[in-house]
Parts: sequence; structure tokens; C-alpha cells
Amino acid sequence: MAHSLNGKVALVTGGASGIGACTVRSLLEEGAKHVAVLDIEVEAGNVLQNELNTKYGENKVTFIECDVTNKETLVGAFNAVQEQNGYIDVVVNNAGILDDTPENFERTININLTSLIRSSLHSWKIMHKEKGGSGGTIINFSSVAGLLKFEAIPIYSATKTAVLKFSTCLGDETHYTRSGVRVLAMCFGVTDTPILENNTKLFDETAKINFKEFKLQRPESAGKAVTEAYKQGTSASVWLSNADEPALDVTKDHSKSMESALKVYLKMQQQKKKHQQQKQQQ
Ligand SMILES: NC(=O)C1=CN([C@@H]2O[C@H](COP(=O)(O)OP(=O)(O)OC[C@H]3O[C@@H](n4cnc5c(N)ncnc54)[C@H](O)[C@@H]3O)[C@@H](O)[C@H]2O)C=CC1
Ligand SMILES: CCCCCC(=O)/C=C/C=C\C=C\C=C\[C@@H](O)[C@@H](O)CCCC(=O)O
Repeated sequence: MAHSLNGKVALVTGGASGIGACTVRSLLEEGAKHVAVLDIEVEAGNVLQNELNTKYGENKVTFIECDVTNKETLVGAFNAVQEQNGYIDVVVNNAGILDDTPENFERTININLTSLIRSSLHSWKIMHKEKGGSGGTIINFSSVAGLLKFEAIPIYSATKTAVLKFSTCLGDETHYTRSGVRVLAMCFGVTDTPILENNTKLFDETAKINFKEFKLQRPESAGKAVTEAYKQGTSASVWLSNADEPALDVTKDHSKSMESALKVYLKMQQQKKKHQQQKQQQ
């Protein structure tokens, strides 16, 4: 069943620039009633709010200064959006940084993973059908770095793999049938945004990624992919948005990694049995 964004209230973390800002634009193009943009970049947030309110009409977009790592500020922003709009139908957890310098690893985990989980759990509480909500959609931003191995960015990659696992578990059918909360995961390929202006935030001086080897996609393509995934995606689905091509549902390919996990599980069962037999023979 295709889902519609018409009349929906959305909240986008880190929505003042890059893929987040393009997602805000795409949500409005698809008929969202209101989009709240949470970000630490006050100037960019206000510029975006003013530009989009001029284009789409008064009060379509609200910028809220919010550092997602600050629990009180994050929950306060959610409360403000609910009070102003009555409900939140869609939460896009986009805020993220790429900083794999070892001295900053906790901040990277805090923004990319801990805050995303906190925001998802808060959304869950608001939207859950058995907790007084009427369902909704959480869209979590992972990366191709969550699917593949890029040794120059081990910390970033760990956060993005964890985002995938968290999203596919939270969105699983067992939860979805009760909660009515769809959870989708987006994996973007290299996209031309301000996230990395140079290579200095990679793991160490030997770590290199030649981003120019990849077809850099436009952030507009990534933003469009988010709303396409919203319209088509089943809960726990995983979406690839790469090289300006249309969003691709890669849930089946992603779950092949679960088949490998199953092989590991079966191997471990064999080893356990062998260990028990050896103990009995002693
Ligand atoms: N650009 C790329 O090639 C790819 C990006 N992604 C993911 O897409 C998301 C967006 O990235 P981009 O648009 O590329 O980066 P960006 O740097 O253009 O945008 C990130 C936004 O998050 C905001 N932000 C950072 N820390 C924050 C905090 N503590 N609280 C609130 N807002 C905060 C920034 O101010 C910025 O507006 C990230 O999660 C990133 O990991 C995933 C794959 C590829
Ligand atoms: C190959 C790694 C995939 C990881 C994708 C991801 O999640 C994050 C990508 C982050 C950064 C993308 C940067 C794009 C930058 C371009 O603007 C490029 O022109 C910058 C070139 C930087 C350089 O000095 O080589």
C-alpha cells in the first residue's frame, strides 16, 4: 500500500543543510502540512525556514535550535511541535557527523547513534497505537558505510551499522502490528554536502577515501529518495540512494547478511554440541 505525505506533520533533525534540508523540501513537495527543522546551525535554519515559508505559505516550516545530544532540548523540541500541530506523523533522524578522529569518537557515537535511538524511542512513545498514538513513520539515516567496509572510517561505520540493526529490529513486523509505527532505514552513497570538506576527519593520516572516485550524488536526489521510501516502504525496510538513481529497496540484499549470521549460529551450535559430547566422555 502506498503511503501519502499529504497533510502530515514531520520533524527532521539536522534539517538545516545537506540531505536533511533536501528532505524538508521533498516533504513539502509531497504535501506535508508542516515540517519542523531541528538543528544547531541557527543561521542556516532561519534562512531555510524563511525561504520555504515564502514559497509554501506561512507556518509551513518552523526552525527550532536544538542540539540532538541534549536530552531536554530534544524532548522540548518534540513537545513544541506537538503543541503547535497536535501530532507528529513522521520523524526523520538525519543529524549526523563524520568525524573519525579517535579523540572525538564519543561525540560521533552520541550524535549518530545515541541521539538517533533517543529520538526514535521518544517518537515511538508518541506514535505507538497502544500508548495513545495513532501510528506514524520513523526514518533513520544510515549509509553505504553501514552495509560495506570502509576502513578509513571505522567509528562512523560502526554507528551506521548499528542504526541499520536498530531500525530493522524496531520496525520488525512483531512490533509493527502492535505499534503502527513504521521504521525505515536509508543508506546513502557519497552525496555532495558539507559533511566533509576535506579528509582531515578520517581515522588517521594513512586513512584515505577518494570521494571523487564515486559518482557524487546530488543531495536533492537523496531528499527525493527519502520521500519515495516513505511512500513505498514496508516497516523494517532498508533503502539505497546512490549515484542519483531512484531509491532502491535493498531489504532482501541486506537480510542476506542475516543468512551469514545463521551460518555462524549453526556452526556455534555444532561447536556447543561437540563441547558437550567431549565433556560427557571425560
Ligand atoms: N553526505 C553523504 O555522503 C552521506 C551522508 N549520510 C548521512 O546523512 C545525514 C546528513 O548528512 P549530510 O547532509 O551529508 O551532512 P551535513 O553536514 O550537510 O548535514 C548534517 C546536519 O546535521 C546537523 N547537526 C550536526 N550535529 C548536530 C547536533 N548535535 N544536533 C542537531 N543537528 C546537528 C548539522 O548542523 C547539519 O545541518 C548524516 O546522518 C550522514 O551520516 C549518509 C551517507 C552518505
Ligand atoms: C566511501 C565512503 C562512503 C561513506 C558515505 C557516507 O556515509 C558519508 C560520506 C561523507 C562525505 C561525503 C563527502 C562528499 C564530499 C564531496 O563534496 C567532495 O567533493 C569532497 C572531496 C574531499 C576531498 O578532499 O577529497
